[in-house]
Amino acid sequence: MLAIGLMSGTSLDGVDAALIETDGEGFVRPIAFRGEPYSDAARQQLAEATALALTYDRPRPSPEIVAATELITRTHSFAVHKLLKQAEVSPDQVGVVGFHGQTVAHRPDRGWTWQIGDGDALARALRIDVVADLRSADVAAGGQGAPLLPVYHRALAGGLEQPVAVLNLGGVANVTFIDGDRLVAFDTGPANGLIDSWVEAETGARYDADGALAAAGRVREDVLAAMLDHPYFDLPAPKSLDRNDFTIQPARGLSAADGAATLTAFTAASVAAAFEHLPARPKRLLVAGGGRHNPTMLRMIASYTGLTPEPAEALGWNGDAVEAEGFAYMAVRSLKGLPISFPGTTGVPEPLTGGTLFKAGA
Ligand SMILES: Nc1ncnc2c1ncn2[C@@H]1O[C@H](COP(=O)(O)OP(=O)(O)OP(=O)(O)O)[C@@H](O)[C@H]1O
Ligand SMILES: CC(=O)N[C@H]1[C@@H]2OC[C@@H](O2)[C@@H](O)[C@@H]1O[C@H](C)C(=O)O
Repeated sequence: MLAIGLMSGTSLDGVDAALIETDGEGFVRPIAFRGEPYSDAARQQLAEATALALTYDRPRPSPEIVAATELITRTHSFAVHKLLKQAEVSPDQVGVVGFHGQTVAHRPDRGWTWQIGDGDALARALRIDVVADLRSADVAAGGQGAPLLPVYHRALAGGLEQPVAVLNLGGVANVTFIDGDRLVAFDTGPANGLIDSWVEAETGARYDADGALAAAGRVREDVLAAMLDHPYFDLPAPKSLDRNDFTIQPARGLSAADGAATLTAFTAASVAAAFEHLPARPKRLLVAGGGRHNPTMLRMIASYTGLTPEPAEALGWNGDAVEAEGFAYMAVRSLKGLPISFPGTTGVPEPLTGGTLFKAGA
């Protein structure tokens, strides 16, 4: 079946849209991908909605959240139109859209995780069935609701010599350990989220392009040690994070370059700490997500883990597309009633399917 996956990640950089052909099991063929960046105004609006949502004790449709939800639905609809045009595919050829939405707050400890986006409106606008709300069933069953990508990582990495690890370096980082059918996965800590916030505050740039600022700085070991002295890193898996569980506060007062270096080292050291919680040392470490474009981050990950991070492209994958492809794959699994989360990935008691189906209608 042809399926589209849509992801708007914690970096708030834009909508990723991927078209794949898949059976939701062992067969996956990526066909097309595009990233549709948000305007500065849209990014600002989403950042404000996210900050507001974090203050709520449970999801509720305040006017700001309703407006942000409309923005998400509209931008995702636009991204699908562009993707279909690029791929020269018509909507009636596509079986399903997997719509992640935008996480505005992630509170599995309180029994909820919140991704905004209107699946029903998107299905009607696109005239394609949509599977949305992919995390809630897992949280309702006692899971973390994240990470969900491991099931797709397993499909991609199935043929490789095992065990193998896949590291996703987005706003937050998550790792998947694959050894045959065995999956162990969790969020390792921040990836680019803190660095982006730091660089924006210090220089006005959106991110540390190619890790140049971090490369020019010195890692402040005292600050790094203080940041690593956090109970999250000792917790056994499963575990997951909200983008705002860590802040740049400990780096305040450092020069722009030293702060960038120290926060980049924090990402790398927290990835290394995560490896302590894996069942075995993986033979390969494959890296997807925006952080793989940052050579300083990759160099530090190599130094802290002793493994050589290989960009997803080493296997012919598109490392920018893996997340969106993964949600297309999960949507197909959802239609088939197949599990998308597992005891080893989210801590859910039994393998569980997820997502809510919104029919395109007549
Ligand atoms: N050339 C580059 N140099 C350094 N960093 C980069 C580069 N390109 C992208 N990035 C980083 O990657 C980030 C985006 O990564 P990605 O799109 O994987 O995150 P996301 O999907 O929003 O997050 P998450 O996976 O947590 O949901 C940017 O915010 C930036 O920090
Ligand atoms: C709640 C939420 O949206 N979490 C994201 C976030 O971004 C990375 C990490 O934290 C991961 O747990 C998850 O996304 C990926 C796509 C996942 O579910 O696998």
